[in-house]
Formats: sequence, C-alpha cells, structure tokens
Amino acid sequence: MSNGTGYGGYGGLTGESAMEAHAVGRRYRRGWALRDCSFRLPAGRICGLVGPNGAGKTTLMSIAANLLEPTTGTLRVFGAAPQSAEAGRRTAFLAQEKPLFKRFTVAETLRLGRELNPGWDQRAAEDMVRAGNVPFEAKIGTLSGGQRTRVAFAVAFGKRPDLLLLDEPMSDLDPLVRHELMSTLLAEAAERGTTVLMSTHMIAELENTCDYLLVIAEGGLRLAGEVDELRTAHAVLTGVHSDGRTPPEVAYHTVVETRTSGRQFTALVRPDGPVSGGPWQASTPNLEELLLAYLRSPEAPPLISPSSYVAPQAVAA
Ligand SMILES: Nc1ncnc2c1ncn2[C@@H]1O[C@H](COP(=O)(O)OP(=O)(O)OP(=O)(O)O)[C@@H](O)[C@H]1O
Repeated sequence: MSNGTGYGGYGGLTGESAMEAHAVGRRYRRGWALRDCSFRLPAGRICGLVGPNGAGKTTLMSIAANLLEPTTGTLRVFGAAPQSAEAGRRTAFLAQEKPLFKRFTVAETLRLGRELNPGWDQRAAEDMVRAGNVPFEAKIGTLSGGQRTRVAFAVAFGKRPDLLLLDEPMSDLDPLVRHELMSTLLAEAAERGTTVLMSTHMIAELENTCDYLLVIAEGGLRLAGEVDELRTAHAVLTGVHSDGRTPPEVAYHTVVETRTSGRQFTALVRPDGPVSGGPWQASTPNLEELLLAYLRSPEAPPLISPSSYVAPQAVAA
C-alpha cells in the first residue's frame, strides 16, 4: 500500500508533518496507557483527539509536549524530538490543570511568559485577557476557574506556537466564553497556519471546528485522517429488518456498528462495494454519527487514512 504521505520529507509532496508517531507506546505500572500508535498529523490542521476516559489522550499529548517519555517508539514534532529546543519553542501545551502561579498577578504571569519565550507576542496575550475583562492586577489565586483558563490561553497564545496542544482546556468555561475563545482560537490558527491538536468529549462541537481527527480507545488508534476523508469512507445503511441478525448484503461490507430500534435497522459500514440500490438507504455519516459508532464499537477494525499513514518500517532514529 502506498502511504501517500511523502514520509521522510517533512515538507514533502503532501506537506509538512506537525507530528509523526512511530509505534509510540507508554506503559505505567498498571499496564499500557498507549500502545503502538503510528500516525502523522499534517501541519496546519485543526485536529480533534477523541476517546473515552482513560483512552490515552493526555498521555499522547504529554509525550508530544515532552512531559513524558514514550516506553516504545518515537514521536517527532515538526521533525524534531520533543526534548529538543526547537520542538519546545514551537509547541505550547494547555493541560486540564492550568499550571499558573497562584500568587502572581495576571500582569506578572504574562511578564513571565515574555521572559521565557523568545517569540513572545505581548499584544496577543493582553488582548485575550482584556476580551474577558480580567483585571491585570488580580492575583491568579483570586480568579474564577474560567478566568484562569483564559489567562492560561493567553500565555499559550502569547508564545505564538506552531503546534498548540489543548487537553480539554475549555471544560470549565461557560458556553458563551467557550464559543468566543474557540472562535478566537480558530481565527488565529487560520491566520498563522497553527496546527491544533485538541482533546475533547464535546463531540457535537467538533463538527464546526476540526478538519482532522484522531480517535483512540484503550490505548490504540482507531481512526485517523481528514474529517471529510473519514466520513466519505463510511456509509450509514438503514432499512426495515427485525430478525436481529446482520443481513448478508450489509455483512458483505466492513461493519463498524449495527443497531436495531423496533423494525428499523441501521448499520455504519466501510463499503467494500456499491451501497446504493437494494432495500437499504445509504447516506454519508456526519461526524457525530461516525465518532459515536467507533466509540461504541472498540472492536471495529481501525482506519488510518492515507494522509495520516506512516509506513511501519520508517522508524525515525
Ligand atoms: N501517572 C500515571 N500512573 C499510572 N497510570 C496512569 C498515569 N497516568 C495515566 N495513567 C493511566 O493511563 C491510562 C490513560 O490515561 P490518560 O490520562 O492518557 O487518558 P485520557 O484519554 O486523557 O483520559 P480522560 O478523557 O479521562 O482525560 C489510564 O488508564 C490511566 O489510568
């Protein structure tokens, strides 16, 4: 199979890789948190990272942010090892726990950001704080959870990263602020070509924000690729059928999930031939249908699309 990724040439035929993982695994005392993950994330994408609790999302992002070392395999950020100065300069990580000093004021927090980051953009950081009416002289410890999140966003933005890793950063924001911060994030990312990898459980929100998708479950990669590429690789088949078994014309395809509600039978499949005609109505799943089907069926065969595929033998040094 051709991988179509131009592997080996960051900036090759299909563009630069923001992230490449080769057989990346991480084991804790209790067992594997991440297992044999191989994929590439092309630069400039807004990528949703989806998976159930404990799937390995934070573990993957922590490896990319150089907070954890993989037990197996290698991961590269723009072709560089996460522990390199270059990868550190180009990456910002916003974790669930916002690591801000409680006794610092907002202004002092931004000053620290400026001192630590050579490419710091004070104006971008200040604008983000101002948009939320957060006082610059307030101590971090006196801010609400949402205000603290905004300051953490400001620090991440001020760094002007090429890769922004967001680990469910918005879970403590009210819906309006969430919407506003997401719009700012997308506008900035589009303007600057920033790659964003964002873990979230808010599946409905992904439809309007992400153009790329990584799905992990039980430490393994289940889906990877462009959202449109993944959607059009699947079909939802619906029809009247009630004997509880999967009909042979459906089982002919790669079946991800089947559901029966009364006499209504629905299957999400990866077509291995034509799906139109016959008794089944076929449609392309929306992102939410696709994600829910994979999350409910961890035993379904994974799909790593060509844009995300890395050859197994191409293990980086
Ligand atoms: N420091 C640790 N020591 C031991 N096990 C850990 C540690 N950190 C994570 N794990 C385990 O690794 C697995 C993956 O955890 P991880 O935090 O990466 O999942 P996640 O997908 O981010 O989950 P969530 O959606 O709940 O945030 C889980 O089973 C978790 O219990």
